[in-house]
Amino acid sequence: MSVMKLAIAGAAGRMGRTLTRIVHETEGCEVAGGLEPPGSPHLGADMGVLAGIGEIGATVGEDALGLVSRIDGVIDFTVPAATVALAELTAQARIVHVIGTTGFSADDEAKLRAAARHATIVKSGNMSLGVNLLAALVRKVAATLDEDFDIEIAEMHHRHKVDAPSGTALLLGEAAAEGRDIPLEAHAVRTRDGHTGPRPDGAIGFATLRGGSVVGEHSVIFAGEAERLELSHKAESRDIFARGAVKAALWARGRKPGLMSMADVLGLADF
Ligand SMILES: NC(=O)C1=CN([C@@H]2O[C@H](COP(=O)(O)OP(=O)(O)OC[C@H]3O[C@@H](n4cnc5c(N)ncnc54)[C@H](OP(=O)(O)O)[C@@H]3O)[C@@H](O)[C@H]2O)C=CC1
Ligand SMILES: O=C(O)C1=N[C@H](C(=O)O)C[C@H](O)C1
Repeated sequence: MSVMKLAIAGAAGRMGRTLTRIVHETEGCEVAGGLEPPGSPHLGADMGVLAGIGEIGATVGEDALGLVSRIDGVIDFTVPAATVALAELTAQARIVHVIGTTGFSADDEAKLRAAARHATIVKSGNMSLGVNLLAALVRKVAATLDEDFDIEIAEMHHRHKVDAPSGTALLLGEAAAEGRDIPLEAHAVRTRDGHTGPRPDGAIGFATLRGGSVVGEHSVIFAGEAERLELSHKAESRDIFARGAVKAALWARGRKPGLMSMADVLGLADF
């Protein structure tokens, strides 16, 4: 098969720069161009220079429509509004769209599901192998322990992160809720402040920490009477997310349109 031409949306961002380097060094794919919003100071820049690997001859642009017509797929770690707009274009072009962006509203999620009728979308709040394995373990533990064990999810990220709880925390919350066979929306306690009253039975709680340069840390705590089980993942580099996203793009190539997850890519859906 020919080399997969991949564009990177959010090419000048923390993940975008990491993705340029990982795509460039991965066999079977190449960096075909990048996207940043109109007015970005990075428009026209060589993506390799931004990524710290020297010139690669692929540049950052703002013309998403023109770009999708000449690529096989796009890897997108941007902001929800940009991802939803780009999904309309990847649907029109019927190409692969790997979505790492987090912080979507319910309305955004519905639009992405609609786009997935024509685009081949792989979307996950965390593209790393470790977190997706952790989610599978959380589902099993939540199914095994009854409601006497309270579930709390704690996360810490760098000071620049703009959404909370993190996409990963929500993914882990979904896994816990699936294990308990309950809807997460009805049981999630996303913030606590003031006189909250006692913890509701069956709640899945979230705690958010932000500071410094932390790449991403998550713990799922099962707290029972006189014993506590904690399952944790610590990301030490953004490379793990970028490698997962590239794996997803290569996996999705040639597949039918639909909305898939990293668990599908990694074969963990029935774990
Ligand atoms: N699923 C996963 O495994 C992971 C997900 N993430 C998620 O990825 C997203 C990005 O994270 P991070 O790289 O740290 O954030 P950054 O802010 O560093 O990067 C986002 C980039 O997207 C750009 N952007 C904004 N709007 C558009 C647009 N319309 N078109 C093209 N580019 C646009 C921004 O430009 P500007 O700054 O000029 O607005 C910025 O360069 C977040 O939602 C984060 O939670 C992060 C790591 C792993
Ligand atoms: O914004 C980040 O940095 C990260 N975002 C993702 C999330 O919201 O969970 C994944 C990772 O933890 C890093």
